[in-house]
Parts: sequence; C-alpha cells; structure tokens
Amino acid sequence: MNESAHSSSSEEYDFDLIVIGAGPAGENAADYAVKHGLRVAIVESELVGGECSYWACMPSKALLRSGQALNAARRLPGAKQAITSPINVEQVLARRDSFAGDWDDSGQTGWLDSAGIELIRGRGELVGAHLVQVGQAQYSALAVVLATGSVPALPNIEGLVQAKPWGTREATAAKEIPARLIIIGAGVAGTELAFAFSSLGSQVTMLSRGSLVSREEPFVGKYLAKALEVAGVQFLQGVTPDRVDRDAEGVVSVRLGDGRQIFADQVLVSTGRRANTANLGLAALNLDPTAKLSVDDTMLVEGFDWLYAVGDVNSRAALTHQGKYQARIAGEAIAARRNGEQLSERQWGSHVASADHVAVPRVIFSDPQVAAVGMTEAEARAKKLNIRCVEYELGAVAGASLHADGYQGHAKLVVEQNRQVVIGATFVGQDVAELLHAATIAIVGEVAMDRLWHAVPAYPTISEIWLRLLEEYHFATPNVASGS
Ligand SMILES: Cc1cc2nc3c(=O)[nH]c(=O)nc-3n(C[C@H](O)[C@H](O)[C@H](O)COP(=O)(O)OP(=O)(O)OC[C@H]3O[C@@H](n4cnc5c(N)ncnc54)[C@H](O)[C@@H]3O)c2cc1C
Ligand SMILES: NC(=O)c1ccc[n+]([C@@H]2O[C@H](COP(=O)([O-])OP(=O)(O)OC[C@H]3O[C@@H](n4cnc5c(N)ncnc54)[C@H](O)[C@@H]3O)[C@@H](O)[C@H]2O)c1
Repeated sequence: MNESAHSSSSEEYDFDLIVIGAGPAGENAADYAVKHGLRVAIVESELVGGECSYWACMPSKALLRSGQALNAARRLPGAKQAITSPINVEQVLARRDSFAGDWDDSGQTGWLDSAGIELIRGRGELVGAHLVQVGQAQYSALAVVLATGSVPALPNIEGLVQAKPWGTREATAAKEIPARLIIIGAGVAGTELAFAFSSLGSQVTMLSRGSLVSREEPFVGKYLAKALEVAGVQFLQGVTPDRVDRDAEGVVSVRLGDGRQIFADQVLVSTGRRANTANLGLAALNLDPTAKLSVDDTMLVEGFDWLYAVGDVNSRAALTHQGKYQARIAGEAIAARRNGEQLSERQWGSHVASADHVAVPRVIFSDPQVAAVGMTEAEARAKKLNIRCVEYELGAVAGASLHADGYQGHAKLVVEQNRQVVIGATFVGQDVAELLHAATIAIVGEVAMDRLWHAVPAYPTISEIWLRLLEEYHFATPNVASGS
C-alpha cells in the first residue's frame, strides 16, 4: 500500500474524488460516487461522453442498422417486394450524425451539471500522490480514478503513416463513402465496419492475418466469412500488408507480402487498441507507463490505496458496458471507503467486479450477429476444466425460421460438469444479440442445468434454442455431443 491512507479526512482535499476522462466509464464512476454524497470533479480533454459516444459504439451501430433492416426485409417475401430503391446513404449519415450528437457534448455536460459533478476541461496529469494537474491549475483529491480509455495501435507497415489512413474515428465519422475501401485488421471493429461500408456502397477488401475474430468459437469466423462474401466483401485471409502508398490523386495502394498490390480510395486500419496510459504522469508515481495497469476487483491500482483505474485503460475488457460496470463498482467502493463503511468484497459482493472474470458479454453487430458470454470451449479446455459442450443449428428452431426465410445460425453452450452450470455461450444468427442476456444471467446466477430445464422459452421465439440446447445436454451421449 502507498503511504497515503484512503480513510484519512477528505476535508483537506479539494475533492473527495477526481476522475480523469469523461468517457462512459469515467462518467459512471463520478455518478455513483456523487450519489453517495461525495464531492466529485471530472477532467476531460476532448468531448464529454468519450470514444463510445462520438467515434465508436454509437456511430458505428448507426452506420450498420439501416443496411441490416434492409437485409431483414430482403429475407421476407412481401417485405422484399416493397423495397423499391437502394439504401439512402445521406439519411443513414444524418441519423449517424444525430446519434453522435453532431460531435457536440452539450447534452452530456448538461447531465454532469444536473448530477452535481464539476467538469474541468483540459488534460489531466498526475503530479504526485492525490494531485492532478490540469493546465496551470492543480487539484487534490482523496481518491483519483483513471478512466482515460484506449488509443489505436498502429501496425508498423512501411509508408502507412505517410499514406494518412483512416482509423476507426475517421471511419465512424465519415462524411462520404469511399468507392473502394481496404480494411487492415479483421477484429471486431474491422468486421463491423466492413459490413457497414459495404451496405453503404463501398467495394470493401478486408485483409486478415489469421481467421476472423479469432478469439471467439471457430464457427463464428466461418459464418462471418460466408456473410462477408454474400455482402460482396473481398476477404483475404492469411495476408500481411508490407507497404502502403497514396498517390497524388489520393488513390491508396497496399502491397501484400506475396507481392500482390491492391488499390482503393481509402484504407482503414483497425488493428486493435492499447490502454491510454501515456503522458498521464504515471512515472511520477513510480508506475511504468508502458506496462498494463494492474487493478484489484474494487479497481484499486496495485500498490495504492487512493488510485483507481476503470474501463479500457485497465485492459480488463475493452467494452463500454464492462467499463461502466467496473466504474459503478469503483464509485461505490470509493464512497464506502470515504464514508468508513465496510466493503462487501466476497465474490459477487457489491464492491467487487466479479463478472470481469467469468461473464463478459460480447456482441458483434454484424449480419449475422455474434453474441457470446463467458468462456469459449478452447478457453475452458486451456484451464483444464471438466466441461461438456452442446451445439444446435439455430435455423432449425421454429421462431428463427419464422423470423427470416433461410435463417442460418448456430448456438453452443459450454457446461462445467462438476457444478453442471453454463460457463460459456455463443450464438450466431440474425438478431441474436437479445438472446445473450439470458446466458449472462445463467452464468452469473450459476443456474444448474436441471433448473434451467424449467425456464420455458415462449413459442415460437428464437429463444427456443435454449430448449433445444438443453435437450441436447439431456439426451445426447456426452462424448458425441461434446465432440471431445
Ligand atoms: C469502432 C469501435 C466500435 C465500438 N463499438 C462498441 C460497442 O458496440 N459496444 C461496446 O461495448 N464497446 C464498443 N467499443 C469499445 C468502446 O468504445 C470502449 O470500450 C469504451 O469507449 C471505453 O470507455 P472508457 O470510458 O474506458 O474510454 P473512452 O470512451 O475512450 O473515454 C476516455 C475519455 O478520456 C479522455 N481522456 C483521455 N486522456 C485524458 C487526460 N489525460 N485528461 C483528460 N481526459 C482524458 C478522452 O478524451 C475520452 O473522452 C467500440 C470501439 C471502437 C473503436
Ligand atoms: N461491438 C463491439 O463491442 C465492438 C465493436 C468494435 C470494437 N470493439 C472493441 O474495440 C477494440 C478495438 O477493436 P479492434 O477490432 O481494432 O481490435 P481487435 O483486437 O478486436 O482486433 C484487431 C485485429 O487486428 C489484427 N491485427 C493486429 N495487428 C495487425 C497487423 N499488424 N496486421 C494485420 N492485422 C493485424 C488482429 O489479428 C485482430 O484480428 C476492441 O477492444 C473491441 O472489443 C467492440
């Protein structure tokens, strides 16, 4: 523990809590602390609302949604014939602009005001224990939360920087749709943006080192690769770009390792992100700014009793909802410590982010959607857990076949056999995102398979997949069903 005692009187500080970074995670940490009566300030160097609101979750989903609604209609006789013109790009971009608040954060600053959180505009930097510098001003606080998010990790490809590529910020805020778009990086962002831009008229070429979204169950990448092909996206797997150029007319060329050259009007790099820990003053606290910040389950940074880190910056799970969850936990833990209250730190207690370890929900808003929570089979096997897996075709469920003609999809549960509880679930198919929360509840609640048997899915909904998976578990020979 650091020399500063968190439980010391907060009166000697300017604030009980200073949060650095007003993205979704920072806002929630501030909000929860204020709700417990703390004096809170939040420091923001760009727009209140963070990456998610203006350049990530919201605008990317707005770019995707209209094309997916059209695709849904195309799968339904009667609706299909009613489609009489192509997608209206201008309207899609206008709706995206409105979801990004026209890149104006006055709505969010109004909320901070009403919540009683003081906004300090500028770049925050730690300059000592409990001390935050913003411009010329210095503020002290009993506790400080780092919520500075993440920044793109640019691969080291010759000529890439000079070619001025798009990152996800430029893509999600695009005012025009490039006729030809090359995407380097086949993770979640690259995949979603490939679907979005191809639905808006771009001829998209996707360059992938390995398989698509390789951290998920292997069948996920297969479904997505097929869907990208149907969407007209050229998906090149097992390729590594070794040079990028842009000529005087703005045309981009990407040279692949095997010597092939691909030309486009724009190139988007979506090769992952890293924690935004640079220039935060971590070195002043003897922390290595290039190393991952290690936090405990109350989000305290290892070795400190006043410094916390929530959201992308702690590299636990770079997703908005998980960062907000960590922030709610941290806000409550900070308030409890400040108020001298006992913390509830047993697993699933109100002051620990237990779900980070076992139940992180993930949705890829592609078409088909991918929805997964908890462990994949490969992760469970790597941990040497005693598991059994059951799988089922989603298209064979009545509700799915009604939802769309030719519905294609797949579902899989990973069941831990000692406790007979679900520890992982993956669904691929149109509109499966809303199936996910049932799986999250089953995992967090550790609901036994024989109790899940009594959770009857309504007929004819896509949720009937749960019944089919349970039947597979109930009747099928274990070693056949698990494929192990
Ligand atoms: C294209 C794309 C799409 C995505 N879609 C989804 C999705 O659909 N669902 C999902 O769950 N996640 C999605 N994500 C991930 C999601 O955007 C992040 O997990 C989320 O934004 C992290 O929230 P945060 O508050 O930790 O950080 P951020 O949202 O990055 O906010 C950090 C804030 O801190 C500020 N800041 C940084 N340094 C300082 C400083 N020194 N002083 C003051 N302020 C500072 C920044 O300006 C920023 O406002 C997507 C990401 C990308 C790139
Ligand atoms: N729906 C969602 O929740 C959503 C959507 C988009 C992004 N995000 C989050 O935003 C973050 C960033 O997304 P992302 O897709 O950029 O990251 P990612 O880590 O999901 O994928 C990065 C991809 O780039 C590839 N890559 C890395 N270096 C490369 C190189 N030199 N050449 C070629 N390929 C390379 C990787 O193999 C990987 O496939 C992630 O944390 C992601 O979870 C979430």
